Amino acid sequence: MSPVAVVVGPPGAGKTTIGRALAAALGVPFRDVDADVVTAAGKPITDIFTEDGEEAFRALEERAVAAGLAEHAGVLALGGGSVLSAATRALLAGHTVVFLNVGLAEGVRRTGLSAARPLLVGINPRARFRELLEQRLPLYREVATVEVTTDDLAPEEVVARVLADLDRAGTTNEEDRR
Ligand SMILES: Nc1ncnc2c1ncn2[C@@H]1O[C@H](COP(=O)(O)OP(=O)(O)O)[C@@H](O)[C@H]1O
Ligand SMILES: O=C(O)C1=C[C@@H](OP(=O)(O)O)[C@@H](O)[C@H](O)C1
Ligand SMILES: [Mg+2]
Repeated sequence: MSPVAVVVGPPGAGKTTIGRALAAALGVPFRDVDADVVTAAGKPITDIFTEDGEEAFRALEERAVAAGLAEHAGVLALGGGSVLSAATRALLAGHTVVFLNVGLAEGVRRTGLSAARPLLVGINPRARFRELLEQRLPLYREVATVEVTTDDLAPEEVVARVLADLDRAGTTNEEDRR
């Protein structure tokens, strides 16, 4: 069993929002690695970062991604930093991976009001977001089979674009949906 589609991209790209809507459109279940990590740790992501550190979070995340890839037959949304793991990137080979992209200004705008992303809480979230994009863009592109830039699109337009691109790539036929 393997996901119909795996969704990657920076924070605020819409992995959770679009992933859930994409799953609904395809009639398959949705699963979010961040939620799996919270369940495994028994506490929110912010508490994992502050009490146990980022390294501990990344270890839980790596395990949750591997489990999701092995067990989940629907749409699987990863956390924004999942692709930092070389082991995870290797596991993604051969999967249908949708890279939802978002630029600096819109990414900061979408994540700005939330304190739920510990990496972006601090004196200069914009500089942090820029660094994060610079470091990760090549990694998202390394694993992606489809890329959609979401800055100027409403969520339903992003879903439509992803579905069209997946159809073009021949990856959402009936057999895959079963
Ligand atoms: N295409 C979009 N247009 C406008 N807002 C969006 C879009 N996609 C997501 N959002 C909003 O941005 C925020 C972050 O979305 P989320 O799905 O949590 O992103 P991610 O899981 O990639 O971090 C949410 O408030 C969501 O409603
Ligand atoms: O970019 C990151 O390193 C992170 C992104 C978050 O997920 P979203 O990308 O869904 O916000 C979450 O996994 C954690 O706060 C770390
Ligand atoms: Mg998310």
